[in-house]
Amino acid sequence: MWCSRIALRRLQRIGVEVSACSAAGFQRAMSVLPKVYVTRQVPQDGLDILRKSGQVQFEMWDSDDPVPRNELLKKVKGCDGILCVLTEKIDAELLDAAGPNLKVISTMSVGFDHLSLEELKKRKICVGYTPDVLTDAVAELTVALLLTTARRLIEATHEAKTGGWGTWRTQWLCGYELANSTVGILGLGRIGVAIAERLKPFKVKKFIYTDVTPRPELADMIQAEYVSFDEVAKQSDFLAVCCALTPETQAICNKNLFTKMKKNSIFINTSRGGVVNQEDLYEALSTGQIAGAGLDVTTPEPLPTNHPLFTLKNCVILPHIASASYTTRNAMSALAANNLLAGLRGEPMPKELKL
Ligand SMILES: O=C(O)[C@H](O)CO
Repeated sequence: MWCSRIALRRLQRIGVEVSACSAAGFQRAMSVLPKVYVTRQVPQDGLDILRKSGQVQFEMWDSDDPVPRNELLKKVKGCDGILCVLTEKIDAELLDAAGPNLKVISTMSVGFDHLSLEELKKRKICVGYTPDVLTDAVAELTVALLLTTARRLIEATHEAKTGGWGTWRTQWLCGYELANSTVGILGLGRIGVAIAERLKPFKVKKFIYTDVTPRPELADMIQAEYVSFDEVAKQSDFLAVCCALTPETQAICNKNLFTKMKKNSIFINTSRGGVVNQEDLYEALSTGQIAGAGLDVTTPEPLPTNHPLFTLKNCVILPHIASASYTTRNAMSALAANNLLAGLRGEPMPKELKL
């Protein structure tokens, strides 16, 4: 349990009777502060904000590994707020375990597919999330993954290290270049725009995108043309998936998409593994329907090391690290803390998810 003298001063300011010298008084004072459970050891900036606020008493699962579900269900009991990460399923079972005091869920993620939005809405629980602060980091990683996959960098370093590098050869380890290419974006949002902005200097010829409806204000920023789902599949040399995982986008990248894609195309996914049918992707990669895939996200996570996708040279798999820069993770932690505190004060959150 983290307590603080700042909390004490704040209580005294708001008129709660406490004696600064008495431990019992301090304990009594703390017990009137909203109770928060933090489900993971989150980066320092967020913790500092919670501590210095003096606005909450919080307990944290002090580990970089997920809290076991049983422990989580016990710890949330009676909480007013929960600060979680994307590995915690926030569903009816958890909300029931927390009980009627729960007012705020603040997730340290832009993705919200781990939250049962309907349940949260029904119970009038506010939800905070962390868009924008991770856009640069995710876009950078997406570009890195795209180049790594298209120019076969993992295969190349392996060959260099293991004696496969016999001599310079004219066709050996050839890949695909961005110059004069068409880049497709599946689900145009802030991250898709940021990826396109970074790819433009590589002399991409054309950006196209598909979404439920055209998004002209975003598309204008990167001169992207709105096309149908089928056209984005047919025309793209590089297809970057940037949509949120929702019931509508579940497994949307399947046989239907891969069979329409060009044989020399590269598929990149830094959104959520659930948008891809992995059996169909394996089929497309192993039969040469598409040239390669770069995945930062899979189903499940971690992907078991004996998964067939790991056997393919033309599939680059990263362990969900798109937002993993020190700056971004701290910014996400700080925003999650500020969302939580604002929600508990009954004020608009800096980044509230509209339910
Ligand atoms: O949803 C998110 O925030 C990202 O997937 C984390 O990198």
